[in-house]
Order: sequence, then structure tokens, then C-alpha cells
Amino acid sequence: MARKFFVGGNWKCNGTSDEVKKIISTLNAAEVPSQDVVEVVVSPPFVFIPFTKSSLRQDFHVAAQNCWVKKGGAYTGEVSAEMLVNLGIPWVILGHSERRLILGESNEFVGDKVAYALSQGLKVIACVGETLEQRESGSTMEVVAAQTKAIADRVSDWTNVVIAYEPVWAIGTGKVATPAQAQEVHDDLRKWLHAHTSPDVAASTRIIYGGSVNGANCKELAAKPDVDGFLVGGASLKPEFIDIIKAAEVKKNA
Ligand SMILES: O=C(CO)COP(=O)(O)O
Repeated sequence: MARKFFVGGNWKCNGTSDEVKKIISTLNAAEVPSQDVVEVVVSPPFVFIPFTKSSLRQDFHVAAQNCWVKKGGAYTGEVSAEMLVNLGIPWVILGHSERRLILGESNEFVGDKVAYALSQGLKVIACVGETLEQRESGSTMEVVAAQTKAIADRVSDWTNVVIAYEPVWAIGTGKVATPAQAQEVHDDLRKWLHAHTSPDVAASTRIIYGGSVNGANCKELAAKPDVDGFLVGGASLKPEFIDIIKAAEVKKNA
């Protein structure tokens, strides 16, 4: 089954209203491959979501960077999945390593969040990835499998899930995984899905790469058979995000 190329821009905790306006006007003016070729999602901080949704071109979609693990209520500072649905926000990023490592979100907590968000009708970009220490000790796949298992234990329909493989050592460091390193983990993840979910889920679920992706390295990464797109941090705040979206053409011509 063909997996449509997917490019997400994770703005993280960045931006002023003027900067957000500027990014959106650059995106709106860009010539990019059609929606049949690439699915584009941008993920602003919560406070900029309504503005982004109302001013962003219609062929790009909006993702939140997080949501609460269950129905909203007395959870100060949280934003619920229902609220995102209410605003017409289709996507949410869950389990980003910055939340796992800085805010202490466990595999199980992330799995619960993914299941709840899906149950409310959101589509989920679920992030997994190992630290440098884990890679150097040879446990990359063990770590990534445990993170994915916590999701698979709670989710049976993977239609609305995109997995983002984001090695922690590559995030914001300028130290991108080589295309071979990314391909190896994506292939292992797909094999894991084949064995633990179903051959269909393994074949159809998009596995995107994140970690120091930029306009210069995206094409080589995109050329790898199991790299189905990108989750981009720093470069998604810059005009080169458009070049990264255009890397979808590599796949089309593959
Ligand atoms: O964490 C990331 C996207 O979610 C990647 O960040 P950078 O592209 O800044 O390395």
C-alpha cells in the first residue's frame, strides 16, 4: 500500500505573533507538491493555534503539540483532546522526547494519551526514539520497541497514527542520523509492527524521521524506502521548510 509522504513542522515553544504571521505567509505563498503527493502539518504552540488555523492555507493542516491523557476537567494548565476536536484541529503530536525526558512522560502515559486522542477522533503523530547513551549501549531497538509496544497495547486501529522516529541525540543538535541509520531503525520498526500488530498495519503505517532535518539533508533521507516523511523542528521555522516539503518529489520519482 502506498504511504503518502508526510511532513510535519514542530514549532515547539517558539514564536511571537509577528513571527507566526511571517512563517504562515511564507508557507501560504509557497509552491509545493499537491496534497496527493504530500501531507503537510504544522504544529504551533497552543496559543497560536486559532490564528494558525484561520490563516493557514487549506491544504496544510494544524497539529497540537500535546493534549491531556483523558477527558478534560480539573487539570490546571492542560488542554484536552475534546477542545482540539472542538476547534477543528485534526492532529496532535504525542510522546515527543522533550516531554518524555523533561516532563517525565512514561511509555504507558504516552500510550494512554495516544489511545484517548484517537478515541476522540484526533490523528496522532506518536514519537519514539533513543538517547545517545541507549544507542551507544546497543539498545536502540529495545527502547523503540518498548515505546511502540505501549501504544500497540492500547490501540488496535492504526489508520490515524503516524510514527515519528526521532533519535534524541539528533534533535536540535545538528547531528542528523545518516540515511542508513534512519532506514535501519525504520525497517526494524516496520518489522516490529509486522510481528506485533499486523502485516497490513506494518505496510500502511507511515514512519517519519525527525532530528536535525534540513533543506540540505532531506532528499537523501527521503530516498530511503522506509522513510515516509519528516518531523522537523528548527528548520520548520524557516523558509527551508518548503524545500523539505518538496523532498516528497524524491519519493514520487523513486
Ligand atoms: O524534535 C524535532 C521535531 O519534533 C526535531 O527537532 P530539530 O529538527 O530541531 O532537530
